[in-house]
Amino acid sequence: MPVLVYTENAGGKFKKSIFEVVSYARAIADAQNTSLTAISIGDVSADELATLGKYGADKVLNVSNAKLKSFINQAYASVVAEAAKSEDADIVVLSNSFSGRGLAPRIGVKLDAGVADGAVSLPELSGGKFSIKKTAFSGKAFATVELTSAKKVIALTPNSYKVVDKGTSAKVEDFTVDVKESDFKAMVKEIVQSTDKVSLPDAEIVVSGGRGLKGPENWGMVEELANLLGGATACSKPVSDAGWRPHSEHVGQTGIAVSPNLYIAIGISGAIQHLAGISRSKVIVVINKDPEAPFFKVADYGIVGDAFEVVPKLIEAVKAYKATA
Ligand SMILES: Cc1cc2nc3c(=O)[nH]c(=O)nc-3n(C[C@H](O)[C@H](O)[C@H](O)COP(=O)(O)OP(=O)(O)OC[C@H]3O[C@@H](n4cnc5c(N)ncnc54)[C@H](O)[C@@H]3O)c2cc1C
Repeated sequence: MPVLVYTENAGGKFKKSIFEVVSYARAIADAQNTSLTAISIGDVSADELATLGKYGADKVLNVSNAKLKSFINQAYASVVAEAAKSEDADIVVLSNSFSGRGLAPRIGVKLDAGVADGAVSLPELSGGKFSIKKTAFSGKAFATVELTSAKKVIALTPNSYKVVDKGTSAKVEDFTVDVKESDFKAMVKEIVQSTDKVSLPDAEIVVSGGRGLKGPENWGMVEELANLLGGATACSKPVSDAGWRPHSEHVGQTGIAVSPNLYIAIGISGAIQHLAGISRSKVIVVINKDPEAPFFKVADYGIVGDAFEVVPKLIEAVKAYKATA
């Protein structure tokens, strides 16, 4: 019984988080001594589909259907569940991305499966038990859950598992499913892209500002640093509440949870509600003029200083580094 991994695409391309999830699903398949089938929905080129083989997929099911051009939770969940049934897969793996968070419970219902969303480690298999570590309480804690059902759905938190290039290849097959009208209770009519900047949930580098920046007129240096590093900008809740920045940039318990390789917090105190959204960051750099700021307790690197002096110097240093690199 193969493991099935759902591989979402963005504009026909797979992101790094998908290569992570395929690598992770491969490791699960190896532990179960079975094969790995990937499923892709939408317009993705044969070359792009074939890249999934590099990370361990043995086979890729390609679903290309005009009705599935836009992401619809119910319809996509039905397709993935049908693929799981047709492949006789007991374990379905997907990314705990924005769409993955909507899909995992729906697939769970369709397969009568236990769901571990926000998984951060490989399952532990001992004494016939299948346990998995996952985030809990909006990212403020970790929980270990045991999936006792025969079928299992696992949604992997981005940046929790490394990409493993196996150098292998996959065969690509078309997979046709009869999509039911009842799965289209809500239809996407139009998508207007509000920005062409790096999307925050997917960003590998995030430069974030808090109330310490005093006002929206001071965000130029935050944006400049983010652009130089190829990252996204973010902010604390009071900043977006005050209208200094859009709500789409608000990170934390009531905002977006990010999991970048590098999170730079400028003039943010580090309240627990903010930390809930950034705890999956690999490296945290904090710039704050108050040495007692709680954020320093979770920082990998801390700079005690005035953001208006430190950030311009950081920008110059990055520019100088890039000029020589
Ligand atoms: C139910 C609930 C949910 C919440 N959800 C969220 C959430 O999702 N996300 C979130 O962010 N907050 C959330 N909050 C709010 C949270 O509790 C904090 O109030 C908020 O995170 C503080 O934002 P801040 O750090 O930008 O501002 P402040 O707490 O005002 O901190 C500003 C920091 O900037 C530093 N500073 C000032 N001037 C400078 C300077 N020149 N250079 C360097 N540093 C400077 C100060 O030392 C201070 O540490 C929530 C609160 C509640 C009650």
